[in-house]
Amino acid sequence: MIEIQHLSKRYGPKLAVDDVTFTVRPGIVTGFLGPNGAGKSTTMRMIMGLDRPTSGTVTINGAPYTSLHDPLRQVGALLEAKAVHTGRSAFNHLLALSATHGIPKSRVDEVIHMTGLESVAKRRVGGFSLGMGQRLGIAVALLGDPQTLILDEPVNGLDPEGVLWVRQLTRYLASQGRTVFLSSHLMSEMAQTADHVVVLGRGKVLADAPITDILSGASGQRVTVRTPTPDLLIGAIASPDVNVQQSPDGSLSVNGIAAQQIGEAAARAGVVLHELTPVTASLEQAYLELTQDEVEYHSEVAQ
Ligand SMILES: Nc1ncnc2c1ncn2[C@@H]1O[C@H](COP(=O)(O)OP(=O)(O)OP(=O)(O)O)[C@@H](O)[C@H]1O
Repeated sequence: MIEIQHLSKRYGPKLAVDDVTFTVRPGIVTGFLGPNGAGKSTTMRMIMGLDRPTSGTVTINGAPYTSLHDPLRQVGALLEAKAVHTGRSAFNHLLALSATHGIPKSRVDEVIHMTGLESVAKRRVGGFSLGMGQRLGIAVALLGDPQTLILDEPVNGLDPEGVLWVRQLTRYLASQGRTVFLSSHLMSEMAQTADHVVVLGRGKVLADAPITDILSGASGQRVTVRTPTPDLLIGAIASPDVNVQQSPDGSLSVNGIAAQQIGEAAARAGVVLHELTPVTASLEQAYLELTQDEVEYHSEVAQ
């Protein structure tokens, strides 16, 4: 369990993390989402005791990282791709880490196997691709068989097979009751991985909810309706809370009333319906709605 309370971090005039409070629970995958510059990495570095908070507290299983006994066995983290830039082989890098932390050599073989690095384990880490570097970073995070995993943009640089592998691995680790916290700036990546998401924008928590709640909260309630007599239907459902827009293809997009009530109103008015579909926002859309005012750098849109 990671508990973050009123956490802030200021870099000169820049408030990178602004009074952030949330809890990362065990047994589920928690996604940490936000546009570039939102403050995700800064928050993760503070969790790992690598940056000192300006104010607030962070604990892992009840204690700050720096006072954890045997931290590698309690928390595994991947914080920066290719942080390891060495002439050592992946195997020797893992072996050196295990030796200094009292971890048996057999665990090195295990994590090499888990991360699919067998064929390159004897190669110099300095020559690794971004994807191989990510796999090695994840191998390091897993080395101590930790209860808590913190992965900053773990699928960065991975091919589709690698992305799927991270998804399966993180879900498996969570199913074992571990605390799994991973960041991304892409909602689509989280859609099939995370159970719960914390969304950050300009250092502030914009949402902290199960992924299904984020979806249903987006765009209000919208229903697509097709009928040969749109005017009759609009009359039947008219109310100050209901907004209806007609698309060029003739379908109606209705906000502010549930599909069931539309169907009932149509039946009462004798209106024939050809389609009645509640529209769920895509995760990407939900995420954009949440963060649209909070991105640090907007792209220029060509007119
Ligand atoms: N060491 C630092 N000194 C000054 N400003 C910093 C420092 N580290 C981060 N920042 C600033 O703090 C803000 C948050 O950065 P952070 O890297 O935590 O965001 P992020 O959500 O991880 O984004 P990204 O996905 O781009 O890494 C940014 O505006 C960044 O420029």
